Amino acid sequence: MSAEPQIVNSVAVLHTVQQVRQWHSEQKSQGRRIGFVATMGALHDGHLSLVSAAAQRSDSVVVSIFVNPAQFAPHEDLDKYPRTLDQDIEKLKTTSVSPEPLRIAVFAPSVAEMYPRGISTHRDKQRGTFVEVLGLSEMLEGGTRPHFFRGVATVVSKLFHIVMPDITVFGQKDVQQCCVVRAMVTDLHFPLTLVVAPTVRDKDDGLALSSRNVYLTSEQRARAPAFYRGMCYARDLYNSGITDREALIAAVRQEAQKGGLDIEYISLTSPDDLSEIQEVKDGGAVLSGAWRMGSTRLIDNILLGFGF
Ligand SMILES: Nc1ncnc2c1ncn2[C@@H]1O[C@H](COP(=O)(O)OP(=O)(O)OP(=O)(O)O)[C@@H](O)[C@H]1O
Ligand SMILES: CC(C)(CO)[C@@H](O)C(=O)[O-]
Ligand code: BAL
Repeated sequence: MSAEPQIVNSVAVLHTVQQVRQWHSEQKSQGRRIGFVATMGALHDGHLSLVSAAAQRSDSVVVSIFVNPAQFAPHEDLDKYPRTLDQDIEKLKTTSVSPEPLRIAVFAPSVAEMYPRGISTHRDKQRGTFVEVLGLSEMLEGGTRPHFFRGVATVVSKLFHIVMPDITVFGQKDVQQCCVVRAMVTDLHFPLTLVVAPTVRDKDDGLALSSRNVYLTSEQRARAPAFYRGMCYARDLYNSGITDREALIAAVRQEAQKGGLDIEYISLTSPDDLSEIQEVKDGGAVLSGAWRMGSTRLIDNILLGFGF
């Protein structure tokens, strides 16, 4: 018989903006620094690594769990996106993410709490205040998901206003999202430090952990790591002195095709403005891509010659 998991962290579960404000002033009255991790739930070890990175830099950590309608198009998976709040809370209570037990507040608001005037996934029906980061949102992920970064920037700016963190941690797995949020923090003068944490991967085959991996059949799951394998070959080429776009992208494409992946894009971009580049120069590059497996769409990236 297996033992009950031990409670290691104290977790407060908050649902309203008012409750977060109250919690925030209690933490601040104790002189505590607040860390923040934004998620859509269905927590996995990638999310927990962000909580751990936040814990290293703060005294109390807010984890938001909110499946944000504004970043989904009407044809996307808003309705079927995994929602596992009870298990997520349990995971946060029982997983040791820092040397000391951690003080965590889960912020799990309703859609009405976050969007008091309502929110439609149809852009022409949307009313109210939205945030757009022009110049970084239209390409790559934004090419396929034109609504996406407007939805992300809008909800993340709401969350920053509500949580008022000192530091926040985002995952490199969503690298364009990191660039968009970084620009928004600068442009809107959010008084916080943004940290980008590395991608956590399956320890056996390197597939990036992602909440959407649960959609994969076992046959798809077995083929999915081919994209990362291709990126590792590209990294080997880069480390041996090859900096040419075509060669690096071809390495990824070849391996991904061997795995039978339906590639949507493979891209080599400048880390500064995400513009496509022909060669990796001193500033380094982001090698990224997206592929489909049935109705599931996955993304991944590696950094060449630079770090966040
Ligand atoms: N494997 C991972 N390693 C590190 N951070 C991750 C990983 N997966 C997601 N994150 C980060 O966790 C935060 C919340 O992401 P989200 O809840 O969308 O999870 P996800 O697994 O990326 O889900 P999805 O399948 O919807 O893309 C983001 O900052 C994201 O970059
Ligand atoms: C940052 C985020 C939680 C905003 O909804 C989402 O885009 C995600 O999970 O990466
Ligand atoms: N991690 C990105 C969230 C999304 O695809 O909606």
